[in-house]
Amino acid sequence: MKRIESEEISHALKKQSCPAIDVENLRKSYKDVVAVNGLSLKVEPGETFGLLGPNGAGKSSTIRMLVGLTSPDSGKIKLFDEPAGFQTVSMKQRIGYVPEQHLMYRWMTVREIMEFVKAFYPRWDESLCDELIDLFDLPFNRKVQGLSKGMTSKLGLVIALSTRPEILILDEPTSGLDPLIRDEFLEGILRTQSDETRTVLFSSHHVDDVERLADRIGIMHRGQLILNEKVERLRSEAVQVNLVLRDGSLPRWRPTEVVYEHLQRREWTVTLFPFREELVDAIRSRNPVRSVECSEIGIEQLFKQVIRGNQLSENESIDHA
Ligand SMILES: Nc1ncnc2c1ncn2[C@@H]1O[C@H](COP(=O)(O)OP(=O)(O)OP(=O)(O)O)[C@@H](O)[C@H]1O
Repeated sequence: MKRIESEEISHALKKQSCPAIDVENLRKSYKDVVAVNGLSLKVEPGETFGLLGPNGAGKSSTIRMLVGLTSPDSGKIKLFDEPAGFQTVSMKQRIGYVPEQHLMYRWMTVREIMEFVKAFYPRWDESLCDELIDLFDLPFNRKVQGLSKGMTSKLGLVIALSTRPEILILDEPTSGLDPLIRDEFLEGILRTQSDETRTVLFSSHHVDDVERLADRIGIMHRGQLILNEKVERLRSEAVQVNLVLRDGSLPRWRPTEVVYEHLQRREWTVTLFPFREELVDAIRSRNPVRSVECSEIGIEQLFKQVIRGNQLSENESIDHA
């Protein structure tokens, strides 16, 4: 049986009582560009958190602050209840990071890279490493510079997973990979997730990848987290309501649950999250409505509409200013 170190016991106890990742009011600007604008976020131990957001939303900046590659202007980051940024070696050994652009010694072979990294990680899992190399069909004796983009991404994941991190952070890990390699990549993450209580935070533009892996999804826009919800709720409680208004009339009232709306002549479409039947009754009774039809929308559609809704309300507030 594996010997349990006292340090591991204290980590395990701490893990039960506090969020694995705890971010409070984080801000980061690059000169006059505000990349992260007051972001707060908690990820519970064992939870997989998917960060979605359009280009430039601030996902990579957030991740780079989480792993200590850049420092915030203000705000707090705690990993396992310890302040991040001044990470000790033992803290770094508990965190796996897969960046979008892999930085590896290109002259080393796959085998040499493994041997090199292994020396820094006492929890390195040799048999998991072999299993993943097999699963991904990675050529042990080929130099990193001779690997394709997909192979390099898979190698980055093998390294991160073999260190048996308690927190795994991935920045757009499947970007630029073909659908088959993306599937293999996700399979690699899922395979090691099922038997561990690992906390995972990853960013992506692929809504279906996020939906497949994540327990909870956060939508980022202009440096802020504008939605943070469990995947099941996003799947089941996002509803589009198509209404036809009476001739010559306009909408008069809408509930705060409207995340997006569109009006074209008499056709008024509203997206509600979270959905409740009573909201439709209220919309019907307080507006000049002729007919109503509801349909569930998927997470991809909700994501697009939440972003569009946010852009519209920002433009309106600029217009009214
Ligand atoms: N090193 C930097 N110097 C200057 N501006 C930066 C730097 N890094 C990021 N930015 C700016 O900060 C904003 C947020 O960028 P960030 O890369 O965090 O977003 P993202 O959501 O990861 O985008 P993408 O999905 O396109 O990768 C953008 O406007 C970007 O141009």
